[in-house]
Amino acid sequence: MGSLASERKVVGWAARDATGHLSPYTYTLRNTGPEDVVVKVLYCGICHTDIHQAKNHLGASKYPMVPGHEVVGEVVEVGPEVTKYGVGDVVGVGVIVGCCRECSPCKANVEQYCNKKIWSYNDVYTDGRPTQGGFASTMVVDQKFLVKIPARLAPEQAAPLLCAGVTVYSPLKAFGLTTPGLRGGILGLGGVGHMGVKVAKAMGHHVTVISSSSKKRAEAMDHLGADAYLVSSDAAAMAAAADSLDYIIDTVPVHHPLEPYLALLKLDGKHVLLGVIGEPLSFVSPMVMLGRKAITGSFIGSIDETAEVLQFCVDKGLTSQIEVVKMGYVNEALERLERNDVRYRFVVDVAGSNVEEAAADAASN
Ligand SMILES: NC(=O)C1=CN([C@@H]2O[C@H](COP(=O)(O)OP(=O)(O)OC[C@H]3O[C@@H](n4cnc5c(N)ncnc54)[C@H](OP(=O)(O)O)[C@@H]3O)[C@@H](O)[C@H]2O)C=CC1
Ligand SMILES: O=C/C=C/c1ccc(O)c(O)c1
Ligand SMILES: [Zn+2]
Ligand SMILES: [Zn+2]
Repeated sequence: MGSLASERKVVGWAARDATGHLSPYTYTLRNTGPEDVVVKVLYCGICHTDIHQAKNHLGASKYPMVPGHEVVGEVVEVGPEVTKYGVGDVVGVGVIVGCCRECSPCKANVEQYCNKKIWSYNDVYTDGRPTQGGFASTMVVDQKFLVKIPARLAPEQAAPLLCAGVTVYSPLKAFGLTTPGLRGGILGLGGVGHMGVKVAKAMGHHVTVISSSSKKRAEAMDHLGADAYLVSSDAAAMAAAADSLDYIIDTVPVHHPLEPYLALLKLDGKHVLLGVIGEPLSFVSPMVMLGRKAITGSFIGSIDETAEVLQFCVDKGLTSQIEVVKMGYVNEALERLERNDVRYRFVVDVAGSNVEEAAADAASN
């Protein structure tokens, strides 16, 4: 255990405005407290939420903003009251880094639903400083919001599990959808969706990918292990699949009609919205009444569920399918993600990108 330096300057890659373009940014980390852990970032996945936030899709973005919430790092220093982690441990940080600890969701260990949760970036910490995410050399995180990365998971492979992985695992558990033999649909085969296929298959489900094109068909069936593949614009195939699914995990990040998908659900089927869409979605009420169908949503997963999904992946031999890139490629990666050109998650090799040097170079040019 060491005493923590009170203030330290670090370099991250920040968006400055709603273009969402990231560039090196030097800032001061928040003061560290007794239960804080200083984490040297190794890898950070790029989630579509990073685009929503960097480009102000929800209208609440604050700049400069260092995105990144699928963070795997190494503990380099711990506060005097840190009991769970030691220097050298490999840990994960996800979407939230604070909560009130007193409300009903906090007491039930589903702190992601705390109304006073603190987001890992684009938020304000208890000391009044902006929170900044994982596209940075270092983060300071309260031990409660860290998870240990199992030794059997490669750190770059683990990164997408901290958001994409737990985001599909949590609703399957919460809505009682873990029974083998269930028939599930994964709508949108991206970062979250591909983990949906893998996790649902590992639970013993029959999995149908529902995609906007046929481009990912061969890979979904041959590599991800999907059992069926539907192209949403193929009216005949969609009609043939009516009333066949127990649930749909909907990961589409843009406005889309719900009715074609509600039609695929069986009696009591559940449509779980995961995509972040800032415009109203609509459907006519008989689409849910005639079949007692439910439209619901889910937000990431708890710290406990994050630890659980990491162990689930170890036990089932699951890995994420990733493309590892350097920080200097991050803007191209964001553009490619937005135009649906990645199979299936970019992960930035932050420690291998010399972000401190890049900032010094940028300053001297
Ligand atoms: N609820 C939560 O807690 C979480 C929510 N999210 C949200 O979930 C959504 C998906 O995230 P993520 O998986 O990272 O995103 P990706 O971009 O990786 O995947 C989205 C998929 O949706 C499909 N799609 C359909 N229309 C479009 C379009 N116009 N542009 C892009 N993709 C389209 C594509 O699949 P196909 O080619 O098969 O059609 C695409 O691969 C985002 O809105 C994100 O913010 C993310 C994590 C947690
Ligand atoms: O990627 C994780 C975050 C998801 C998210 C869900 C809902 C919402 O309003 C957000 O701003 C982000
Ligand atoms: Zn995310
Ligand atoms: Zn709370």
